[in-house]
Amino acid sequence: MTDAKISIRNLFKIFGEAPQEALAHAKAGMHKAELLEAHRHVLGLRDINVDMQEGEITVIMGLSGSGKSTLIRHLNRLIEPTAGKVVVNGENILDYGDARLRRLRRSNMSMVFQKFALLPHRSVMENVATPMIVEGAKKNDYETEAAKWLDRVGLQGQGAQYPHQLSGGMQQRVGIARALTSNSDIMLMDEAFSALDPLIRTDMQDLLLELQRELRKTIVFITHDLDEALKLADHLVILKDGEVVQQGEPQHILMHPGDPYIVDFIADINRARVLRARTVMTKTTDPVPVDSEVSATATLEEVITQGGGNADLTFRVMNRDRQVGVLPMRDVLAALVATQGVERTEAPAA
Ligand SMILES: Nc1ncnc2c1ncn2[C@@H]1O[C@H](COP(=O)(O)OP(=O)(O)OP(=O)(O)O)[C@@H](O)[C@H]1O
Repeated sequence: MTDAKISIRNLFKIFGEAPQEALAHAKAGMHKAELLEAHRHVLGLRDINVDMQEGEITVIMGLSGSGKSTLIRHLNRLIEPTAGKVVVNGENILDYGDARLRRLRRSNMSMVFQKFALLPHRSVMENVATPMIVEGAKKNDYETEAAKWLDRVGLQGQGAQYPHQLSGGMQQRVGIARALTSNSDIMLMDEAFSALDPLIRTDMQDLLLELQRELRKTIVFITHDLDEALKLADHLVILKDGEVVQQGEPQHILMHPGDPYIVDFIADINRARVLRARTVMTKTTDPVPVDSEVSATATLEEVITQGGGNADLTFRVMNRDRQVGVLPMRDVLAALVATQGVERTEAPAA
């Protein structure tokens, strides 16, 4: 057993009339298309093993139908697995009875939904306070707490409004404030920003990262958007047809895609904006002659800008006041071209 906050172990979910029979085929190695074709069962998830660490954002990413919603719904048992375990805080939640499960959903986990799921006839303040109202808190207490979180998500003074009076971005701020009022240490976010306009979406991602620096929640975030995943994830899990194709630190996945599917998936991203100096540098604390210094967290775009177009420079890479590596510009340039390590699914045009 690991000491992860959430551990998913050998999780299978099969939809259909006789899932246990189909399970035997999936365990024997059958994949989604074959299982549907030969046995008329839908493989939702196949042998998922993921550890989600306390205080980190784990992003589950995949295309439509890859199993993201099915996976997140297992974490609070809105869906029962066909086989496997979901361990939260060291306990297998599949062993829970109704009362303990209710407590898990109310106290340990909060959810933020794509469609906000606000109560239309309640004020913004009451919506934010809902988790405390359900617990029987006194008006004074829940209003103080709700006002605190409304301030924190940038909605100070909006408590008396009703949801329909707010823009989509503001409504989702209410959704986040409500999740924070529950004081749960796990937040499940299912495509939480997918319904928002691009600029508002970026603002919400920034807000989430800012809150997270302070609150260190364990966040499980579902998205089908690679840029969003790369921006938010400490740990990135990529699903395809109900299976984990690759998981790890996003920067590592970008540098070492483990599967042709991932190579194709990441082919079009702007590597200069996403890759960071610490990922591409050569680790060393030895003093070496360099031309300039960059921060370990600088993006390659920032490094190139700082170098003013000079391809012969070498940088000292700094974490606070300490040297952690060196970075020659030629390594920066090499990293801008996607890794060739894995065969592509299609041969490039001649
Ligand atoms: N209740 C159900 N009955 C039968 N099949 C289901 C059921 N729920 C999900 N599935 C199937 O399981 C697979 C995974 O679906 P899921 O909704 O988890 O994907 P997703 O990655 O969340 O997709 P989207 O981004 O479109 O929401 C799909 O093939 C879907 O058709």
